[in-house]
Amino acid sequence: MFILETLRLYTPVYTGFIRDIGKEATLGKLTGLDGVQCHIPFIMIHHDPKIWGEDVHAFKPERFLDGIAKATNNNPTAFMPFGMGHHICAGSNFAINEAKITIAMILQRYSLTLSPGYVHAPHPGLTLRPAYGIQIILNAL
Ligand code: HEM
Repeated sequence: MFILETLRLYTPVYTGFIRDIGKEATLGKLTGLDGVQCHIPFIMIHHDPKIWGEDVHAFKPERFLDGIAKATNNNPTAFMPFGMGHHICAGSNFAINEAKITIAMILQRYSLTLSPGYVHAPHPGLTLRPAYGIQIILNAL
């Protein structure tokens, strides 16, 4: 839940992806023509209150308590930190498992406190990242 909420609120590939529309296609009220490119901005979808609720900008891991369908108001494809379709990230399971193992190893050894000097400043570089890093004080358990 913690990792999913982090991927939602601070979507690393915030720009999303661009897909060529190969032939005329209709999606709801939208019609895409052959040759047109379609941009799917992940971070805007991940920050849409119509999908996530009015608390969309809050970090609430518990919104994933009953799964992605419930968290997205029955729009599970609205959660796409790893993309969607044929080119969905090949390393998504690896990345999530790596994060789980790393966090578990750290928490077995240390308690964490955010440094008073930390400034919250997500920065849209190639991927979304903290502009000034994340200063954390580690206390050995
Ligand atoms: C938090 C970590 C990661 C995020 C957020 C992420 C996100 C993404 C996204 C958004 C795409 C584009 C998907 C699309 O076009 O539909 C992608 C593609 C890809 N990712 Fe990742 N990725 C992550 C980690 C990794 C890791 C660890 C690997 C390999 C070990 C990996 C390998 C790939 C590959 C090979 C593709 C291209 C898939 C294709 O075009 O068929 N990714 N990733």
